[in-house]
Amino acid sequence: MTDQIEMAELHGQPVIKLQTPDGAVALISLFGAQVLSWTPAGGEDRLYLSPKAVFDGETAIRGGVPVCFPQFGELGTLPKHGFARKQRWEVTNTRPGKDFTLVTLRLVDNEETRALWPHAFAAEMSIAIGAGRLDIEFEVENTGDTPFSFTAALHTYLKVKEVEAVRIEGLRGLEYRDCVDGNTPKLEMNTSVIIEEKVDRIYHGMPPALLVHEDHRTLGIHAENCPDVVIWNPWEHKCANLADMPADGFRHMLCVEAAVVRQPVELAAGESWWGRQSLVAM
Ligand SMILES: O=P(O)(O)OC[C@H]1O[C@H](O)[C@H](O)[C@@H](O)[C@@H]1O
Repeated sequence: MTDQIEMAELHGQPVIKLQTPDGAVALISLFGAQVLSWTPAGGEDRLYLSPKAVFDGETAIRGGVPVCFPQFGELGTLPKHGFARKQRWEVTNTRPGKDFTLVTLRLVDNEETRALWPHAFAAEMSIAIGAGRLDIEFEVENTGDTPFSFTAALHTYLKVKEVEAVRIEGLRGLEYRDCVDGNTPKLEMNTSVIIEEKVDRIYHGMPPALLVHEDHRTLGIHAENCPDVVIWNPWEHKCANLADMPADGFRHMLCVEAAVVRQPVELAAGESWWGRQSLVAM
């Protein structure tokens, strides 16, 4: 490990801390290969981590960037959002650069994953920070001799000052499935999407960039190979029913998730797939 990359603990769980020479910092939990915190150089943390998140090495951690794999949500027979967010990943590579710092974590099938999903795979999560950006690349390889398919998401919890003051730009013209309205297909007509009630939508055809505006700052979100984008805020009632969220937590978070959901990824033996989400502080 170096000055830019060190092992640490957060609430008793092992995390890896990345820093860049100009002062950007990220914390990544080995449990779930989950980015828990990302502070661009000279800025504030841009990821929401619930103050009531559970750190017991078994429960999914509420906040940061959980990975949903090999199933998004309840769109299949596996536990919700699959198992990758509840597995311990191994650090396989670290790279400190002049203006970036990178770590790669790896998860391969094991007895527990095979009991749920009978496939041989190797997954890699590469997380890099630069002065004002966070890049997360998720790669999956079929290491077995039969094909499999999966859905996935980088379930990013953005930290916002007040969710009702947020405007999301870039979704206009996209079809979406409205999960709070019986999965009805709809068309986004708004140039700026605002959040003032429970929202759970899967938009299809992720544009090259989304902008999340707040009064005092903007975040750019760029995804590659992730054709869907999920927007989620539980709002007051659902939030009150989430044991690992404070009652007003929904006001300070917004999930914008780079996803591959409508059309599952099909991988033949030996094939691999990757998807990436980049956040750029503006
Ligand atoms: O509570 P979790 O299992 O982490 O899921 C949290 C949320 O994830 C996604 O955004 C889904 O679209 C929501 O329907 C779900 O409630």
